[in-house]
Amino acid sequence: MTQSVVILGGGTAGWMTASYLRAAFADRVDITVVESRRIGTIGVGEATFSTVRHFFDYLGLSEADWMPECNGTYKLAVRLENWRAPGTYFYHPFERMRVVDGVPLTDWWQKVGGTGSFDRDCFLIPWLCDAKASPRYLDHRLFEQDFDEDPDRPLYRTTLAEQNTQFPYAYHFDASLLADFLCRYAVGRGVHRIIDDVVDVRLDERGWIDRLVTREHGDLTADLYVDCSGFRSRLLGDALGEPFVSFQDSLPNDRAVALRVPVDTAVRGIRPCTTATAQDAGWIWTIPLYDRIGTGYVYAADYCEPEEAERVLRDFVGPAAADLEANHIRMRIGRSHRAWVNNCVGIGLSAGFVEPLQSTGIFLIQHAIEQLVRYFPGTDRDPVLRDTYNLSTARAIEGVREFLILHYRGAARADNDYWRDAKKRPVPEDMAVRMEQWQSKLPDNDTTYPYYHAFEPYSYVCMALGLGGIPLRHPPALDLLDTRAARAELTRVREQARKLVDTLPSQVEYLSGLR
Ligand SMILES: Cc1cc2nc3c(=O)[nH]c(=O)nc-3n(C[C@H](O)[C@H](O)[C@H](O)COP(=O)(O)OP(=O)(O)OC[C@H]3O[C@@H](n4cnc5c(N)ncnc54)[C@H](O)[C@@H]3O)c2cc1C
Ligand SMILES: N[C@H](Cc1c[nH]c2cc(Cl)ccc12)C(=O)O
Repeated sequence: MTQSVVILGGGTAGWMTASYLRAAFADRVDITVVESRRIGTIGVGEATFSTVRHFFDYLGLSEADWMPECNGTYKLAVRLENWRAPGTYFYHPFERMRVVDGVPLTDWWQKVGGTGSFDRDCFLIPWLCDAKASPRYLDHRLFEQDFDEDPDRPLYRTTLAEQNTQFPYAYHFDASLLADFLCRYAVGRGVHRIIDDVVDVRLDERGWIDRLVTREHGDLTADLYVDCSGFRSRLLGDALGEPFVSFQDSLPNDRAVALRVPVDTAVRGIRPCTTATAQDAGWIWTIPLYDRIGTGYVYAADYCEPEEAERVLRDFVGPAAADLEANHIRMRIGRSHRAWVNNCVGIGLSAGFVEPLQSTGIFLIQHAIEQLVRYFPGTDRDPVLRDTYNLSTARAIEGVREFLILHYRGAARADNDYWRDAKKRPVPEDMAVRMEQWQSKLPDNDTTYPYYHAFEPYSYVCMALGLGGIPLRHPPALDLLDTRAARAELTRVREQARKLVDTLPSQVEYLSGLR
């Protein structure tokens, strides 16, 4: 059996991998993390999926264990501003679609209309986000949801594949603080930590990694090497030469500039969502942490220079940006042809990355780690385990890629070359077929990317209705069906939402009580 693992990299990917493998295999696998003091981590990556709960539960960590130490806040949705037109916004919530007489409520909404805001008419979470409400009451009860089982039940050692209900929130956290927290968790459970630079990688005659040469700690050998070295891809891409499949043709945003903005939470409040505000050459993220805002402009270098991007971001933030140091980032958009080659598995930025719209980076890390445990190599190095791992992880990022392409192809904005060009970029052949299908009926299980990539049809429906750039018709069947039950459900949503807004505490009030 594989008895030893060396992980190169101490960023989010490295310490998520180390802590999860330790929780999975205990001391039956020896784990070492080697990380450079000289090479920094990417320093961003602060919003997640709701399913990250599976990760924390697997480690036996409750919110109270890690949120206060990582500046954590709740994320109920992504709020997309100015994608349809300046001054407009809509939400992509962690909330499954209600179904009436076998038809999703959003399809009914297309037929019977509503107030004009599909998200507030069909979902509860947009109301909570607008009100900056907490998803929990002060006695810690979760707000009422039509769950088919107790939403707060511990998930124990379940995985993404076992997501039965749609938990209504995810998290925002300080990426550096989380990596530090997980480092303490892992080292405290026997993971070895070496602070040093890997200065060379030696391969054997088969082209497998024989050892990592460090500057001050000699050579490191293991049965399996996990490359968490970030965009450098020091092992998988650099040493093993695995080809990189670029997504640049369909996702042109390849730069970012970020600021960490201190805020007075008591004055500003904490909107429980990530905001993505469309700009002339990309979009700006706003991630509200407990005592600061994480914000950054994700843009395409072909349409905007770094200096202009920084100016736009500073203007967007306002006077609070004065004297703050900007972090300029080059992003490598795409994926390694294979994430697992010989005795090396890439996880995190080293294996692939799509721009951070919809916060998919940490989900892809979590998925990769779960699959690594599922397909962990034995001494016989069965290539089927490796090949199945590679197929699953490639499909996950390809599905995320499609979902992100939809944001640009589907945005009604066409007020400059960047947004007009976005409509002309190539899309995967199967996706073109699906986009045609969506015009006749909103996305459903039969017309969305068919392999696991975390996003469900309701996410695609929110984009199709919210972005405004795809011509949409309701299916003719709805002209023949009785609409009364659907109209009653639309009224019920609004009544429930108003009651929640009136009774839930603010997120600031609830989180302050946890400290
Ligand atoms: C602008 C931007 C915004 C993002 N926003 C989000 C978000 O909101 N949500 C989300 O889920 N994801 C987001 N991501 C992705 C997220 O940041 C990454 O998935 C996550 O931080 C993982 O990074 P990493 O650990 O792979 O790499 P890094 O953080 O870059 O860590 C690399 C590590 O490798 C070490 N290293 C490298 N080379 C060597 C060497 N030779 N010797 C020793 N050590 C070495 C470094 O010291 C470092 O510890 C974002 C990414 C970007 C670029
Ligand atoms: N697996 C889903 C993915 C998902 C569902 N709704 C959203 C909303 C946002 Cl902002 C990101 C991801 C998802 C989950 O995590 O629940």
